[in-house]
Amino acid sequence: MSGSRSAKDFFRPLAVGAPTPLTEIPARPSRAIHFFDPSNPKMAAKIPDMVGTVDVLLGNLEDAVKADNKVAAREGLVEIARKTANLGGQSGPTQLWTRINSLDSPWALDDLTTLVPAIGDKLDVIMVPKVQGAEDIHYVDRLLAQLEAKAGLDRPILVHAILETARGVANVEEICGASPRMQGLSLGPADLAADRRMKTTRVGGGHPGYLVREDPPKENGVANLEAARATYQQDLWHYTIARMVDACAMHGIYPYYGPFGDIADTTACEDQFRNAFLLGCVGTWSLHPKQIAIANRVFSPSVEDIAHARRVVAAMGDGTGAVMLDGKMEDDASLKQCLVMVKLAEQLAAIDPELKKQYDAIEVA
Ligand SMILES: CC(C)(COP(=O)(O)OP(=O)(O)OC[C@H]1O[C@@H](n2cnc3c(N)ncnc32)[C@H](O)[C@@H]1OP(=O)(O)O)[C@@H](O)C(=O)NCCC(=O)NCCSC(=O)C[C@H](O)C(=O)O
Ligand SMILES: [Mg+2]
Repeated sequence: MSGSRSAKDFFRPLAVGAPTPLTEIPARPSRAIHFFDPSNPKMAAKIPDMVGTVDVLLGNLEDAVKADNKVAAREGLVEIARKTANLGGQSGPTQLWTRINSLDSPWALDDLTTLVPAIGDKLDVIMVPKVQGAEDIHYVDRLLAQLEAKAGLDRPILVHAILETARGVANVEEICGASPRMQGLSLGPADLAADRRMKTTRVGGGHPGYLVREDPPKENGVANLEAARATYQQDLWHYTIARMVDACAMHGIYPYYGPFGDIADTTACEDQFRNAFLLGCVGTWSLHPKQIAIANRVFSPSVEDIAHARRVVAAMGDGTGAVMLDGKMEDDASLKQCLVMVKLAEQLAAIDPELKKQYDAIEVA
C-alpha cells in the first residue's frame, strides 16, 4: 500500500467523479499479451481476425515503434479500438491493452490524454514501461483518475508496470502496492540487461556462457582437469522472475514473463515460457503470431495436471489430514497447490471452448 496514503484513503478515487478503485483485481485469463504496432498496416489488418484467438491484444506505442510513427501508432490504436468488434471492455473474449511511451519521453502525456477520452471505455490495462518506483505509478494513477472523470468512465483502467531497470527491481514491492489500479508486472529483459550492464545482447532467454560445469572426475583420488565435463546452462532471469512473482502474490496482482526475441527458436521460447509458468507467472508476451499458440499451450495447465489435481481434491475430502495417492503423501498444503490448478482450469475453460472440452472429458478415478 502507498506510503503516503492512509488505509482509508487508499481505495478512494483520486479525482472527483473518477470511478471507484477496485479492491480486487479480476483474474481474467491473459496467457498471451500479443504486441502489435498500430502504425504498421499489415499488422493492423490482422487484428480483427485475432480477436477471440488470443487473450490480450496490446497496441504498442513504445520501443519497436519508430519515432516518426509515434503519432500514427496512437491514432491507429484509437481507430482499431473503435472499429474492432468484441475487443476490450469487460465482456469481450479478448482484452485490449496498450503500452504507452516511457514517462520521460515526449509522447507519454499525449498517449494518455488522447487514449483515455477516445477509447477509455475499451482499454482494459495500460502498460507503463521503465517504471522506477512508486512515484511513477502515483503520477499515472492521478492523471488517469482526472482523465477518467472528464471522460465519464464508469470503471477504472488498470495499470501494469514493466520491470526493466535495476531501480525498478529494487523497488518492486512498493511498485506493486502503489495503487489499487496495479494489475501486474512484466519482465523487460532487454532494457533490464542494458540498465544492469549485463553482457547479454539477447531479448530474453538464456545464454550459453551462463552455466555451471560438473566436477572433474577423480583418478586415484586426483581430479582430472583435462577430462570432458558436462555443463548445464542456467536461467539468467530466475532471480528477477522469482522476485516479481513474490511481490505480485503479496499484493494480489499478476506476474508475467516478457518478450522472447528469438522468434525462430520456438523450442527455447517454450522452455522460457514454461519456466515462468512453473514459477508462478500467469502469462507472457507474444511478439509474433506464432508465439500465441506457444503461450496458450504453456500457460494452460495440462490435462494430466488437472486430472491429478482433481484426484487430490476428491481424495482430501474436508481438506484436512493426510492421504497416500500413488505412493505419495498429500495433505492440506498439496491440496492448496492442486486448487491453484483447478481454479485456473475453470477460468480458462470459461473462455476457451477447446480447453473446456479437454478438461470436461477428464474422469476422476
Ligand atoms: C519481429 C517482427 C519484426 C517480425 O516481423 P516480420 O519479419 O514481418 O515477420 P513475418 O514475415 O514472419 O510475419 C508474417 C506475417 O505476420 C505479420 N506479423 C508479424 N508480427 C506480427 C504481430 N506482432 N502482430 C500481427 N501481425 C504480425 C507480418 O506483418 C506478416 O504479415 P503478411 O506479410 O501480411 O503475411 C514482428 O513480428 C514485430 O515487429 N513484432 C513485434 C515486435 C515488438 O512489439 N517489440 C516490442 C516488444 S519487446 C520489447 O519492447 C523489449 C522489452 O521492452 C524489454 O526491454 O525487454
Ligand atoms: Mg523495454
